Amino acid sequence: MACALPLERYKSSTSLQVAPSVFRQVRNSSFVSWNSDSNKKNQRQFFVTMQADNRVSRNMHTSSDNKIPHVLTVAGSDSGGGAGIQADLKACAARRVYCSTVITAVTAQNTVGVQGVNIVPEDFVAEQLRSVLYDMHVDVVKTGMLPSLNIVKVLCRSLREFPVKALVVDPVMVSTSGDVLAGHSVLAGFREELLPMADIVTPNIKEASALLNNVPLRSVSDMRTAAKLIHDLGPRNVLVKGGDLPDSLDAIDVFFDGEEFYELCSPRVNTHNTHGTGCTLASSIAAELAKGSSMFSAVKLAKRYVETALDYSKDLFIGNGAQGPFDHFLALKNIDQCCHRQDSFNPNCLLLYAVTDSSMNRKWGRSIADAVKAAVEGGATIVQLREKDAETREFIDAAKVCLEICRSYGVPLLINDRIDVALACDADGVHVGQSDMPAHLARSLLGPEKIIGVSCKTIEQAEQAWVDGADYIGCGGVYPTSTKANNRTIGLDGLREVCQASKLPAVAIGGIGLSNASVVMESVPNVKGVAVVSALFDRECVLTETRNLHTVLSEAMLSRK
Ligand SMILES: Cc1ncc(COP(=O)(O)OP(=O)(O)O)c(N)n1
Ligand SMILES: Cc1nc(C(=O)O)sc1CCOP(=O)(O)O
Ligand SMILES: [Mg+2]
Repeated sequence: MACALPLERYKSSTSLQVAPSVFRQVRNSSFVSWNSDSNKKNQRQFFVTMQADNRVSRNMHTSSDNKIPHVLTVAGSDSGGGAGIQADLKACAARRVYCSTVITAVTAQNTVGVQGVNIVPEDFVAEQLRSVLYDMHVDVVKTGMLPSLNIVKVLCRSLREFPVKALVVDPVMVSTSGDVLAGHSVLAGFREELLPMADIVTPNIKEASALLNNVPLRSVSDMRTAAKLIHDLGPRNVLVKGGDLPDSLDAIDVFFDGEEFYELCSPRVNTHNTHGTGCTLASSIAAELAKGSSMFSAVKLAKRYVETALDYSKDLFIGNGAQGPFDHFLALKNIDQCCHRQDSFNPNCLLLYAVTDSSMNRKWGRSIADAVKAAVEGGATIVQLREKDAETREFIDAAKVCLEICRSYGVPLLINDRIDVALACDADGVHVGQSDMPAHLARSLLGPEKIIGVSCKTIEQAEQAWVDGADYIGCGGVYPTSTKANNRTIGLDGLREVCQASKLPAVAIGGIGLSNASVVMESVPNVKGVAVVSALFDRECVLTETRNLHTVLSEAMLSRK
């Protein structure tokens, strides 16, 4: 007897009512009998009995209350992680759908080529299919490497038994490195059984040619003819991918839905990191279909995603072979900088917090970058770009330059107010006030690693900043200031009150400069530093002013110890 329900599901779900003893017994003997076809009837019988006796039904925990879009990929494993199952999992995660996996072959593979292939016995492919399809609600099945005719047949049988919303067939035959992944014997299975069930098939030039008895494909016109001929084999839609077409500046794919041809044209990305492109495209199409897109929209969205990932990853260097993998999550490229940046926020960097001001820079005829460079050279330990009247594009460009300067000094750079600008230039974080974007939203947009500061004048605001996931608070105005209009002054007493209650480190702000910085540091023992605008930037020499203030603050810190 067999049961596809894991014990954890029993434990966590109130809707499943199988007694633990029954369950354990079932689990212990499960899967053993699944390999043989003669036992299949018994399993089905058991499953039905279990439903009747225990009110466990497949639908109860699948279609109605499980709305998470789900793609099942039936493909081979790539040890190099660039293609196959690994690419499918990453693509689905990046496109935000759940992905289960049935592995048809295990390949020893890297960026140089395929060193070995171990085909999973078809019975065990069947068993994996059953395990997933019995238990889970799968929206879309996507196929990749199907290395034997029998595996194709096993898959088609399962798909007849468990119909899904859509079937995406990537007719993988040859790897990017030119190694054969599925022999000619599977072609008959594709033509006769799998393609007639497919909602879309996505061959590249070589695969399209193989499906059509090696007819040569040399032009977009040939691709259209091929798309039509493959469509005649039964799939509802065909996407012939023209990436390998010689002598073409653009990458042109031909989509045929049985009535109309569409040429999907995009600039060719100049990159060697293309390993896994086909698997990723097919999985992304499957993901979009699972989310409810129409076929043509799914293809266009998937293509755009792959192009973006290829473009983003063109400078990645993974492996020594000719075809490298790419980054599905668009997150690896700046990994060096991320690693060099301190992993978590270090409150000591609040000591001399330099906050820029566009009108002061204009008055003194300096660029933002010149102002920032002088401040970090003079000893600023953190910088905030507070460019209230900058145009967005100008702000992003300036922020990128400042970021390079700050990174070369190991100083974090934050952006005032503008979460979009911080995201666009990959700044180290943001500073937001009480009428800016709430810190919890900024946190969800920026992720766990970025620094978030919040302006607070009261104990309640400081508590909320902590709840919202901020890293520090800016507390003021300590003294009257003409830099920020209508700013309420809370004085040293207000600063002390908020800082003492705050669970987050605090920096003091408002009217602070050389003459009063040490008083602030001495009067409020747990303040971490001072944030300063005019005392640095409304002066002739930013470098000198910053140096002098740094000396005063360092001495104040020494006298604390
Ligand atoms: C360190 C630091 N503290 C407070 C502020 C003020 O932020 P906010 O209240 O949002 O006012 P604006 O600076 O946006 O005018 C700050 N910028 N930095
Ligand atoms: C930007 C800002 N925020 C304040 C607050 O109280 O939250 S005071 C302030 C202006 C600080 O400029 P200066 O150093 O020139 O006084
Ligand atoms: Mg603000």
